[in-house]
Amino acid sequence: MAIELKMPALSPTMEEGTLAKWLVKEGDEVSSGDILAEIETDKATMEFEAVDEGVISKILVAEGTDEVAVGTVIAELIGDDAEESTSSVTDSVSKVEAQPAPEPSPKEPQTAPAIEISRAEDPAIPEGTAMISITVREALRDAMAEEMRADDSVFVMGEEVAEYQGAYKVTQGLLDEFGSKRVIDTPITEHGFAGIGAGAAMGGLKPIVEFMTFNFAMQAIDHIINSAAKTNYMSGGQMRCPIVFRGPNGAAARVGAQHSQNYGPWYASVPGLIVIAPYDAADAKGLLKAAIRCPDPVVFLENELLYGRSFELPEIDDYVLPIGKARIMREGSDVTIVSYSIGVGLALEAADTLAGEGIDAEVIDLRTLRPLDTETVLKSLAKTNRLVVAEEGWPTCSIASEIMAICMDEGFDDLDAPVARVTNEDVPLPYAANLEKAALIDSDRIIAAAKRVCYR
Ligand SMILES: Cc1ncc(C[n+]2csc(CCOP(=O)(O)OP(=O)(O)O)c2C)c(N)n1
Repeated sequence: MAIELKMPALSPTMEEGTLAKWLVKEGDEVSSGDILAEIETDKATMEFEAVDEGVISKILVAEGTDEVAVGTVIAELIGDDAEESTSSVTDSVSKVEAQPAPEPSPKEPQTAPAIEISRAEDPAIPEGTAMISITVREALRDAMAEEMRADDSVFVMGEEVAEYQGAYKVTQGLLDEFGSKRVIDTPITEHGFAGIGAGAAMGGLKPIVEFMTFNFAMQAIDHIINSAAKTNYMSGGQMRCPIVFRGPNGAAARVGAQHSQNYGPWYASVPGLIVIAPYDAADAKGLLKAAIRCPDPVVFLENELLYGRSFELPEIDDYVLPIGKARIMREGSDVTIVSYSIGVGLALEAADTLAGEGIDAEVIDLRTLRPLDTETVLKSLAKTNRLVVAEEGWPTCSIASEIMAICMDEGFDDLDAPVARVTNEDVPLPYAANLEKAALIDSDRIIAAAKRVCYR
């Protein structure tokens, strides 16, 4: 089986290097530990060692080539089991890697081969494009179906995703169209199927793992944090783990403390993960498609209360959005309200009421929680000089706290008032309806915070 040799990351900050010299040629037999090439970075020249034994079958990047991005396939080695030739798994790996070299994200700490984040703008919507009304549930299903049609290495698994078509009916129609090999009902074993997913992704497939809710993903946390998130880093860019973990997150209605938690801040604190939490149907579709194509693990946080809501979606073939880009939902000049997921609806509601009282609020939907688009937030702060973060989650160590820290660090001179956090109460969510209401954020609290930072 052909083994791809990739440009290694020879230091934590290395993003590209020069392939200075090949010390082997096509046809050479190599053993583990043999020096294959010399790689130069701006800091040093280092030796690139063979990990496997076999015969160098192809040299794909000539010596003397500059600016070879970490992760680029530079040669191929036929291992001991050469007679098996290239398996379909390897084919899928090449498909995944055959993308253009990543633009390193200026926002991510450069501690490993850079996660591929597009800093591109949203796709332009040509004039005259029809808008269709679609629920978030349908948008998510369409995103999966389109990606499954386009790439047969994409498959979905989880509890009740096939026969029952999803506990929240997000996988409707997928079993009929793609069959039981690609739409797989699992037992109630989050640890088991998240592990199978992570392994499949490392082997070149592109699993979508649905958690019935992210509350149950706690059973699978080891595979998400210790396996999926670390693969790219611990292999020095030699292996990736293109998996999507998706499902509802946050409070629903009257489902109690164990089923009502926002894990956004938990996952967003983990290097190696990409964390997306869309609000409307267009973002759900465009970002899920991007997540499925992403070569690194994505935690995709949906919201049960949004599944049935309808939004406008531009009728564009292959609607894919950039990961890592916040969206200005409403322009304003007096105060910025930053939110994500279900909080965006509350922030927009608050902005409408504030407008009636002469306060012009700008509303930003973060969309991606890691990496955070701090640029969009800071630009808005520089314009309004006042900022509120609204988050349906606990206050302690929240995304709101992170945004506050960023505003202090990088936007201090633009602040005319302390940043305000509007979050749930710092308690496990009560079950009683009156207490549940008292513990969750609402637009009234956002309005009060916006007035406070405007000294009104
Ligand atoms: C770790 C975990 N995963 C998923 C769920 C969601 N869940 C609640 S009940 C249920 C089905 C249980 O089926 P079974 O064990 O056959 O018991 P039954 O309700 O049929 O008696 C599922 C998947 C959960 N509560 N906990």
